[in-house]
Amino acid sequence: MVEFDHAFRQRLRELFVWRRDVRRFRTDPLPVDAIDRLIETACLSPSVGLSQPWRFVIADDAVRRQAVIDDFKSCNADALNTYAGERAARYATLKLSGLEQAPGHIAVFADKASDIGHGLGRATMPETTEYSVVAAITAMWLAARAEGIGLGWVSILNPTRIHAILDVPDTWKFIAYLCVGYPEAECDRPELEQAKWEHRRGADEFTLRR
Ligand SMILES: Cc1cc2c(cc1C)N(C[C@H](O)[C@H](O)[C@H](O)COP(=O)(O)O)c1[nH]c(=O)[nH]c(=O)c1N2
Repeated sequence: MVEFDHAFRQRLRELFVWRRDVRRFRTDPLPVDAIDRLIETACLSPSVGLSQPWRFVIADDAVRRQAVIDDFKSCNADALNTYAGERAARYATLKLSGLEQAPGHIAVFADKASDIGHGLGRATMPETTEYSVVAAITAMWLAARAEGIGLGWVSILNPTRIHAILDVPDTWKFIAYLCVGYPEAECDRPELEQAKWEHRRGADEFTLRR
């Protein structure tokens, strides 16, 4: 039986504490096999009915990447317009993607039409397909950090546009666009906390007992 000792659990806890959403990347390339390795680890994640609905699109093409960057700029400008006053001023200072610097771009989709898993667990809750994909992204996030690689989730994008830019099947639902690369710096606090946008709250705020 595989056992994990106290020292391992402490290190694992540190991995959780030091995992960050990274927006500031160094531009030096990742090892050639890094992205494949992260995807391989992500595929060990739990999924409803063992459906493995995650679909990864490694975006290397410069034209497609630029189109994603342009979409981000447009969506981010729209997002800024939804705020007013001091909140808008603060939003304008935030760096909310590392798309232009990150050496790796991975779009992640959920295949809503796949037969894998034979529908188990999805009948009453079809959204468990998307939940499974998010579980895989979380695993990838932690696995990346364990090898010193940063990952940044970008959702300030138009899913329909991303679909067209990457030319993927209609049955795939866009879940996430991930920037991957070496972070400029490490930190144990979220960047949005450092920027005074929001602060991390403790578990007691989110836990009910019945
Ligand atoms: C579903 C989803 C979507 C997004 C994010 C996360 C998740 C889970 N996050 C990252 C988010 O801001 C970050 O996780 C929190 O601020 C907490 O920081 P740490 O991840 O702990 O560093 C994020 N960050 C960002 O700069 N631009 C974005 O578009 C998004 N979108």
